[in-house]
Amino acid sequence: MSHQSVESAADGISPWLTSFMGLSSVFAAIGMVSHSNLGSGVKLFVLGSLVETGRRLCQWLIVRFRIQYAVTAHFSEGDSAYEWMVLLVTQEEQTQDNAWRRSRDFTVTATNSRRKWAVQTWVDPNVKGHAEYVPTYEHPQLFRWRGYWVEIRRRAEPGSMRYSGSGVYQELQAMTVTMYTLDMNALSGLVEDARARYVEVNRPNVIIHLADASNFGPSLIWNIVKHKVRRPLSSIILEPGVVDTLVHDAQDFLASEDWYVEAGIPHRRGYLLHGPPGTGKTSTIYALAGALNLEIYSLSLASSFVDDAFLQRAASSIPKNALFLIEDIDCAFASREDDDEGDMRARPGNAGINAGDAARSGRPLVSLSGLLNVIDGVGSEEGKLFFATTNYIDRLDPALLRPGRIDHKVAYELSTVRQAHALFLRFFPSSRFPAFADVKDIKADIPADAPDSVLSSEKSEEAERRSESDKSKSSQSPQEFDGTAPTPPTHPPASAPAGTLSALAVAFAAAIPPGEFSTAELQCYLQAHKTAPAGAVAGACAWVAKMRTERHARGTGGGTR
Ligand SMILES: Nc1ncnc2c1ncn2[C@@H]1O[C@H](COP(=O)(O)OP(=O)(O)OP(=O)(O)O)[C@@H](O)[C@H]1O
Repeated sequence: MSHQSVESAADGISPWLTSFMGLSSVFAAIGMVSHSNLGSGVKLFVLGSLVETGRRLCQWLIVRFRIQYAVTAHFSEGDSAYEWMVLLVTQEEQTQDNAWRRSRDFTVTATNSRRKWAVQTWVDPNVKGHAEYVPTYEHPQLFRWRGYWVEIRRRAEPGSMRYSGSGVYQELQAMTVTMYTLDMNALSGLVEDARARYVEVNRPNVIIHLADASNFGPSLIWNIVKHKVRRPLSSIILEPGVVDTLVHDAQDFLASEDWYVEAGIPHRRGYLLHGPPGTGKTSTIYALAGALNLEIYSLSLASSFVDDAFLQRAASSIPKNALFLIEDIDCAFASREDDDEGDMRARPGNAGINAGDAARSGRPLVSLSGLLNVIDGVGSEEGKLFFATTNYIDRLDPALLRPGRIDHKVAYELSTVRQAHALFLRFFPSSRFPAFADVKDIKADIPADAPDSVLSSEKSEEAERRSESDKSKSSQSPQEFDGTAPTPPTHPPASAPAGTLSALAVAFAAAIPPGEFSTAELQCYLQAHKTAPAGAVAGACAWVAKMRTERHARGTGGGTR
């Protein structure tokens, strides 16, 4: 509960009591003035005074009662605990007949997240809603939770605003939860229950927090929350062992906090995934976070609002056991050529650059020392997995890459024969294409640890020859490209029945020159043929030729770099 303070408190009186106070005073005053009969006026005055005294007594008693018998906690929008509580309240209000359903005043917005402070049962339950109905009033609401009375109140957080798109800023919300109990543990029970529900509801998702500087407020760095459907690790197609090694390493790190403490080693671990665009770096991180139940806090150093101070604040507000991701970490710094031109910004020890100059030149505002400080300096937080991605590892300063900062590097490559083969089978599973299924699906699932020879033995001589010639073409520079297309696969491999998915997968892999296209590019091609596996194979060579011609025209080499 980082942003909510807990206190025994009496924060105000019930609204009806306030109204009543006003009325009783007015009532007494009118009596004094308007009645010519002084005796009646005195009586009314005495009556009014009694009412007022009674009101104050009630107020005092409520205050005393709250101090004695209530525990109050405050939650601020922008903090994860606020999200947990929103979900709990929403679920409770759906199961209990409480006052939220009686609200007649809502802010209605198109559904843009899975989080709802909404009254779904208030609308016709048979109608699938596409909007969120957020009660606008701020009166306290009561509900029962495990036998405790819990009062919830929402209010706008003064002085903090959130950018909600289309040029609109909204005041941030804060929530006050009061539990009528003497038991302090009840509050932590409530918060833990809220968290458990949040984890459960989001089990099919990976939660990604994005930093945003268009918000301003004390806790407003990671205010944009996205939910992505969790991706199985098995859907990441890399060379055998790469994903497993990464997962085991991260699991081991998370499970050995005590060991780190005893050994006097800071409990943090840094990973760098590097390689051409579209080879699966980000996908691996998302799948890994899903498998390990970690929330991702993702930041791009290229964002115009990210400077050393912002980076420091952002890193220090990430909770423990989360995954801190910096994408395209090379974007933080000027290239070496820029350095040569006199930019000393990216050198260790440089505390930063002139922010105004940098902003004017449209260049990033983060210094290397600022970044190093966040990764392993005094500003670094422990208990976190730090991930960085880059397309250009050679542009990174060696200081950034040293162990302790980056402990584990994974190189991503343009698609190999094996990856093209596996991708094809992922796109065309025999369950969806029974007409193409093998009698016995022997080769549809080549074991991950099988040597490449298993796959290559499946290739026809023709495919083998073509693959070799394509390989040599792929190493040509774009200028050397002669414009010829690879030869299309003419017959299926000997050991797989012709026309089966196994045979088609091998033929497809043979048609794709290894090390020339990213998995993303192959994925894009296969998507266009997602209902026609044989068509995908038949068109593969023409596609390769087209891509080469396009690259030649653009003057770029392999991949999408
Ligand atoms: N190795 C892979 N396995 C499975 N899917 C992949 C792989 N590589 C790329 N893809 C697919 O390609 C798309 C882009 O992948 P991703 O964003 O992970 O690449 P990246 O290496 O992070 O690229 P960039 O460097 O541009 O950020 C995703 O839809 C992903 O599903």
